[in-house]
Amino acid sequence: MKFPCIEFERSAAVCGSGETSLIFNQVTYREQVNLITSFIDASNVYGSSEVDALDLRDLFSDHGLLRFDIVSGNQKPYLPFEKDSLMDCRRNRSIDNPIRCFLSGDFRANEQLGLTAMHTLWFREHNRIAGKLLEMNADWDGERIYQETRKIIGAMMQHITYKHWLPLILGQDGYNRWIGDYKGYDSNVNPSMSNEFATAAFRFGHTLINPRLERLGNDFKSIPSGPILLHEAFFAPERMLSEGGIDPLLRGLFASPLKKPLSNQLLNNELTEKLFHRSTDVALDLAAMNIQRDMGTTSP
Ligand code: HEM
Repeated sequence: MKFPCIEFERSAAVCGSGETSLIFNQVTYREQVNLITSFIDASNVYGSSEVDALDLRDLFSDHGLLRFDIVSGNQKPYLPFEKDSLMDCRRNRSIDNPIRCFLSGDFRANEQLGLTAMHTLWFREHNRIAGKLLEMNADWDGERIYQETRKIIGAMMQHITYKHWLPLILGQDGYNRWIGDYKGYDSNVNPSMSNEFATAAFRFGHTLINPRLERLGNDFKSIPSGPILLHEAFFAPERMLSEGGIDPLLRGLFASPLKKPLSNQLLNNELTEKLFHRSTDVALDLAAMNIQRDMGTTSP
């Protein structure tokens, strides 16, 4: 390649926004579309549209379950495989590596193995709770079990976010000051994400990412295949299937501290030098993308 470049596409504009043409009679600010729901409603498990939700369901058994294709050695299901999406791990598929990406409610589920493990855990939790509800309510049909389970899973995510995660991120004082106690549903609040939040503020998470994922056994010692460097874990569902499933990854996530954001290295080198190197001609740079994305929106 003569002039290698990092792949980057500007976020699509809301139709009619960002127009300077006289046809629209006025200059309008460019706005972007949010492709997923703005609510903490477990859309990462169920999708953000009816079509996606139906595609993820097991509609044959009528037991309110999510569907799967294969199970692990101890009979736990993995997410189903996608068939016709544009996900990046499709580019890694070959005769030597016939494994497709996993399908989940959010198309980023394969982005790195830690995230894939979390998606798998929530999907299994849906099927576990649906099984319990069926045991307790033999007269419920699949639709009722699915909807009730979905409510419970969404509530679990809200509980984790507000009771456990945000107080740690904001500090209890910060939490009390900026969020405070829940006072009931207010339909007048606009729940959509601001550009500032999506393109800058919430990306603070990128500064907390370790350059490698620990993978630990029952004894909390490293498994024989060891930790995996992040750049080997991007869009690599095959490594989850062949190297111990989700358990070692989840133990690694909860037993390892987050990276400390250092002033001389906010994002680790795996993210700035080797991002998605398996699926792009030129490895990406997350720091550069964050800046470019922010500039492409109307953030102040
Ligand atoms: C290894 C872990 C992670 C990787 C590889 C990763 C990678 C990425 C990439 C490639 C993008 C899209 C960049 C763009 O085109 O603008 C992105 C967006 C984003 N990331 Fe991460 N990320 C990771 C973890 C996190 C964490 C832990 C957080 C927050 C706690 C986070 C928050 C965000 C947000 C808010 C966006 C913008 C989403 C949107 O509006 O579409 N990421 N990330």
